[in-house]
Amino acid sequence: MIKVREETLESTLEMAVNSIESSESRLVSFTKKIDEVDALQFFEAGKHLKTNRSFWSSTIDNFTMVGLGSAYLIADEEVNLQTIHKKWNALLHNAIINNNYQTPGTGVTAMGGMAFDPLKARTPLWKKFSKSELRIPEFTLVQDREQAYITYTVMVNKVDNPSEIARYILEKEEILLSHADTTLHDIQVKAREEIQPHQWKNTVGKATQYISSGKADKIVLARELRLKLTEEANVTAVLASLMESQPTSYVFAYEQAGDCFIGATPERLVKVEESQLLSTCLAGTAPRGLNQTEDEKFGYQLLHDKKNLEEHNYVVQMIKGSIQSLCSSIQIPETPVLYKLRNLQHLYTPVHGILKDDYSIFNVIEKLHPTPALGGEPREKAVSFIRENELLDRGWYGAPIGWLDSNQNGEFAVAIRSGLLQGNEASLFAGCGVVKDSDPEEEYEETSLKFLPMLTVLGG
Ligand SMILES: C=C(O[C@H]1C=CC=C(C(=O)O)[C@@H]1O)C(=O)O
Ligand SMILES: [Mg+2]
Repeated sequence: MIKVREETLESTLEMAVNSIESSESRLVSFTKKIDEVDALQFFEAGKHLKTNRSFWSSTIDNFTMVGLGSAYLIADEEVNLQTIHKKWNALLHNAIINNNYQTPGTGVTAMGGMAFDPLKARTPLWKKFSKSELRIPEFTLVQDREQAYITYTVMVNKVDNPSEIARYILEKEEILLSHADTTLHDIQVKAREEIQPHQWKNTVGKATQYISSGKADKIVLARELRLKLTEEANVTAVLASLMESQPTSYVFAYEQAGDCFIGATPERLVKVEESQLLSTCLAGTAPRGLNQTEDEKFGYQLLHDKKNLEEHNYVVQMIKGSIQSLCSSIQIPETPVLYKLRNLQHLYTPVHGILKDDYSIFNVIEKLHPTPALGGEPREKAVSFIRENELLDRGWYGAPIGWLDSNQNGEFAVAIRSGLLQGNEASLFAGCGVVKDSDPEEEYEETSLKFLPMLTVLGG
């Protein structure tokens, strides 16, 4: 990676083009600080570029990232994180980076996600999504509390004209930073179809038998709710509603040729900021009460419920065991606390570690995905059970989604409480941890609650 300190975008591009010797191409990025902007407006204005957009917001940290277009794609029909990691490193090795800031999300940045299980056959539902993808946007906006930055990234080669490229970028920037008209549609759900509810409960029964016979300890099973909407949902409006209704979640969107995977997940998989590593154990669920007394009662019961504590503990033990070799120290509290969302509450245990020098966020994702909050325990047994018995193509649901940058920062969440928007239709996904004491009816109710965050913002 070549770090440069050129004054302007054009001089950076000029330097880059001049540095190219043969037929190779090089990634060039230029970061500048800008006045605070509304990230959702920027996302909406991105429609003018007629390319794929991506959105990430860690509402709790007041950190938002918007990616528009694609300067480079690392897409794979496998989810081999080592290969992706190598490609990312190779790309950065040759990149020319002009970035005077330390803020996470500046410099070369990628946003992406992957399929929950690359071995599960893909159905037409997810046909627009590859098994894994890291997209290096042409325009990346980062809003970190009150500070805003924009990074342009382009691939250049020897014959490119730096001033032409600079002109193109600055013209586009003007459009992106000018006020966009968001037409707020009042969409409604016209029809909904729960996909095979009866069979799903049978599969839960089958999983509990499998567990009782000692073949596994926990298996997470998910199901789908298919919606017809009165009109096509405006992604910006859906994001705005999610940010308002789920302020303690990660709000994300990833567009792919007209389809959009979108959600508000409370579950962090991993955050790396320099050598600091954070992860989250989130499993075990109860509804919110209608008033404070009832809410506290449900919370108290959840904290003392054997079945939910068991669901939770598998996640804690697995995360602890998985990151041990990657960290020089790990801190995990002994007992979970409650994590409250608008429609439900969870058992929550935070994980803090110091990542050893030789490891990056890729190594952590590789170790952690899928945790027993989405797969089960033991992992291989649970994932094969899901592959063979679940009535759903999970696609990117339940898998890591997030971003990383050229300064070893990044964050990935587990893509739950999510849905796939397809024109005026949508599929929502929700799952639950099945253990030996699981009751199919209760698990069914639990998944119904987990549809609510997405269902509500779609007018259902
Ligand atoms: C699989 C989902 O939730 C997981 C995360 C938190 C609590 C869970 C539970 O209590 O079953 C699930 O493991 C989902 O929301 O689709
Ligand atoms: Mg549960």
